[in-house]
Amino acid sequence: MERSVKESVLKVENVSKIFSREEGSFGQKKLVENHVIDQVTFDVYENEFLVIFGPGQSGKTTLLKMMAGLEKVTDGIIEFGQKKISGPNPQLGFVYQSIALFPWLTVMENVEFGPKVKGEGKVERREKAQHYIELVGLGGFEERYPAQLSGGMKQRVGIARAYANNPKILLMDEPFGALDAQTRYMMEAEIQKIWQKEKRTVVFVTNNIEEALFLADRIILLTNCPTKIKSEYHVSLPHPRSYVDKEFLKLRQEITNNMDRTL
Ligand SMILES: Nc1ncnc2c1ncn2[C@@H]1O[C@H](COP(=O)(O)OP(=O)(O)OP(=O)(O)O)[C@@H](O)[C@H]1O
Repeated sequence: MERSVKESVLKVENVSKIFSREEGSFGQKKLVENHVIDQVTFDVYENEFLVIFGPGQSGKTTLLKMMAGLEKVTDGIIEFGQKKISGPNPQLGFVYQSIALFPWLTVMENVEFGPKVKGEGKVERREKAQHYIELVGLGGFEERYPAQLSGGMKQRVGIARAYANNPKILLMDEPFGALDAQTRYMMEAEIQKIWQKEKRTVVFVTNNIEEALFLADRIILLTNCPTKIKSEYHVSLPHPRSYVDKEFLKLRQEITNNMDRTL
């Protein structure tokens, strides 16, 4: 039988992060350090749905931002395509919790913004934007403005916009964290469907265990700060998953028991 070898697309090697700031008044200044990430090492594999899960304030966003080149590492190295990440890279698409859509642009214009900046022709970028607008279920809403959309719809536009930039990896920072519970469930199902239809490498940060288990191929569980990797879980439950499936609940319990508590 042929063995499938997983291809690593991004490497995090011995990465640490310390935030430092000066405190005190003139003459009595001292350096205060906050050691957030402590020698974390892992690979991200092509087309996997990797979830980074951990307690609140465990440095998940900081880790994701370093992977996107939006935050500098203090120590260690992050490599993408065998090159050290030293700044933002259009191949690494970042999706924020509060999607910052351009309020003066329509859904279509928001989604085609990236390709337009890259210099793609009008016909080509419109076709591409239309494809992703339909992929996220917003066909018919192309001419709406962000103010005319619900929270869930705005997130869909954000996802379509990230896809339209054609990144190699989508880095999602709690993209559904600001949504109400019902919309959040719907968006979790939706992002899975989108990912099944158009596979991309996704790194998804959450502090919601149900969300992590619903979505992930693999979960990296972080400890409290200074953060290390506590465990790694391969989740092979078939999709679409059920939050009340016996195996789902068993794994949920196992991970919860293994998780550090926050105050
Ligand atoms: N720019 C910054 N300057 C100083 N400290 C920071 C900065 N960004 C984050 N931190 C600190 O790093 C720690 C981890 O924050 P981070 O937002 O990465 O955690 P998180 O796990 O994503 O949190 P949450 O689950 O609550 O969203 C916190 O103590 C935070 O105060």
